Amino acid sequence: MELIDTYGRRITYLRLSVTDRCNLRCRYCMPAAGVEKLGHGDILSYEDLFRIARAAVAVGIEKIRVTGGEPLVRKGIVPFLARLAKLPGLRELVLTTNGFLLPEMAGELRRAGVQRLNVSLDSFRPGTFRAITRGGDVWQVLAGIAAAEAAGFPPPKINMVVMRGVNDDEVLDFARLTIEHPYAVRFIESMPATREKNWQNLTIAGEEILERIGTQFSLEPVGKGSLAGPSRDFRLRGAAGTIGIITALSGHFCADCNRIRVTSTGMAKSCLFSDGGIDLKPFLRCEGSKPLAEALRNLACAKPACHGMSMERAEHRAFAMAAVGG
Ligand SMILES: Nc1nc2c(ncn2[C@@H]2O[C@H](COP(=O)(O)OP(=O)(O)OP(=O)(O)O)[C@@H](O)[C@H]2O)c(=O)[nH]1
Ligand SMILES: C[S@@+](CC[C@H](N)C(=O)[O-])C[C@H]1O[C@@H](n2cnc3c(N)ncnc32)[C@H](O)[C@@H]1O
Ligand code: SF4
Ligand code: SF4
Repeated sequence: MELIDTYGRRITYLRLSVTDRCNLRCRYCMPAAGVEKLGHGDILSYEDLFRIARAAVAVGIEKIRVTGGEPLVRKGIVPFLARLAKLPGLRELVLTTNGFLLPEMAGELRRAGVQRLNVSLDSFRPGTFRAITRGGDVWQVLAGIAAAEAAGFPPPKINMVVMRGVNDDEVLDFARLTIEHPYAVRFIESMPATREKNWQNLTIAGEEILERIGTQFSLEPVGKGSLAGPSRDFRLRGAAGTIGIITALSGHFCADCNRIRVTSTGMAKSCLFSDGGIDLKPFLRCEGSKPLAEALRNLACAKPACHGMSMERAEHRAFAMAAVGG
């Protein structure tokens, strides 16, 4: 079955957040004190999350990205992923993680059927990494990437949120990494998720990042698959891997948007920046899967054309990145 919205976009991709908790506190994502604790009754059970995934696949979703908070901190995540991996009709099961628990979990994630990992890594410098994540150890993430490769995962996508004056002097080092390693390094425009003062001064437009890399290397555009996310990808000439920019604020990839989101509390969102959404809990209490599938179809069809954010307008709507799952 195909899921086409009112703007003719084919919706194939579900971002499913399984928790809003995290073992890090990245300054661009969460307040220092972490997120407010939700009660156990607020977080959907794995059974309910599975029912949502199954209904989504039944209406046309082909790719599920499990995210969070940090998805690997939720107990029981591996058997849940193994169950998702066996969903008939699902073509891709992938996961976004901060990499912290990969040294111990990479093997079981691979065996569960996760096909690919996106790993967040904002700095190679231990001090800068610690400051951005409020306490994280960069060596643990690097060990996690190595463990993922040893477990047989394809080379990871590496997400770097670029912040002026914080880690932007490492952009060329991250780009250079792709010469030898077949990684897909993606430079992400920092979005105003927390109420950080002067967030505009931190955000660097994707085009500026490309220009900086372009002064040192020649870049060739790389095409992308039908189930791909919003990254615009390039290859440094002769490099093993690729670089990409995710221009969440300055760019306009909304015209090609193929995704919907469901939070760990069961709020379905048609856009990352949607204020509201549909609460799926009442549909989960209905008998049979039809009402749930219908709710997801209606949500996808009513996707907005694009978001109302831009650097120029400097509009600042704080939104809970960790709850929505990025
Ligand atoms: N504005 C916007 N940002 C997005 C969207 N999807 C992902 N992002 C951002 O892109 C960054 C990387 O997200 P990932 O979880 O690695 O997923 P992805 O890049 O969509 O994934 P794939 O292309 O499927 O590998 C995060 O900062 C997300 O918040 C989107 O639909 N809109
Ligand atoms: C919310 S995290 C969840 C998954 C996992 N904990 C991780 O960090 O990869 C998903 C992605 O959103 C990105 N992200 C979070 N807050 C952001 C922000 N304010 N601007 C841009 N990207 C952000 C993270 O860097 C990460 O790549
Ligand atoms: S970006 Fe990921 S690792 Fe960092 S605080 Fe948010 S959820 Fe946690
Ligand atoms: S901002 Fe909204 S419409 Fe645009 S790409 Fe992201 S989720 Fe899709």
